[in-house]
Amino acid sequence: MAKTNIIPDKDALKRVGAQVRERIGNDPRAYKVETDKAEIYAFGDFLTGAECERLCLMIDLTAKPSTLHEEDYASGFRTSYSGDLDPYDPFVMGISRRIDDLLGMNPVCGEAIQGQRYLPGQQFKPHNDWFYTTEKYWELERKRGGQRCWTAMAFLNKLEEGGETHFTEVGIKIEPKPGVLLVWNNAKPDGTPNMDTMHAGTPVLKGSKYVITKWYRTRKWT
Ligand SMILES: O=C(O)CCC(=O)C(=O)O
Ligand SMILES: [Fe+2]
Repeated sequence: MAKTNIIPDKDALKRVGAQVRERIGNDPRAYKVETDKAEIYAFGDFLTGAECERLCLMIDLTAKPSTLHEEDYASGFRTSYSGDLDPYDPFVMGISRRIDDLLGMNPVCGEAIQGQRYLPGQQFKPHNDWFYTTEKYWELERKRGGQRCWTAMAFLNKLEEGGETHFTEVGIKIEPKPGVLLVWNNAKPDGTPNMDTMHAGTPVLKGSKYVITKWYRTRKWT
């Protein structure tokens, strides 16, 4: 019997991809990045200046050296400071719900919002947000909601130089502008992982960079 290549959560990724695409596609506030390699959208003024400031303060209180499944902080792969914002804080809950609503995502699939701060020289090297299902950590993540489908990330401040979000395969660098929310589908319309969503937080050269990220799973996140 022929061995088929099984992509975990493929059907769910396809379904959620279509669902969110339809919702955002009908949203006049969405700006679609012009490329046929990946589905990337930007929403200007998603957060107010006051909300951005408040989130930056919260990040300063929670951020610790960032960790990754595959690499530790010392590897230099992700040198920012980061931390989950309190998911029961009413202000954070409100922001979280607004992102769910914008995407039309089931709130139970959303991970806790993560805050992140980069100081000069800090960066997040090119990576994909979805999980490599051949890695050991997948055993755990598979049971914690499965594969990541959409990512939502908001810029919270203006920095003097550097710190763009660089989609290396698409060939676009997005300059941080406070209040802008970036949204992208980590999968292709057929539900397979989209390698072309590879992205980096380029090194901050001057100033500091604050962002929040919310990753969505295909199933209930636990
Ligand atoms: O800071 C950035 O521009 C990218 C952040 C990122 O890739 C992530 O949070 O997954
Ligand atoms: Fe990322």
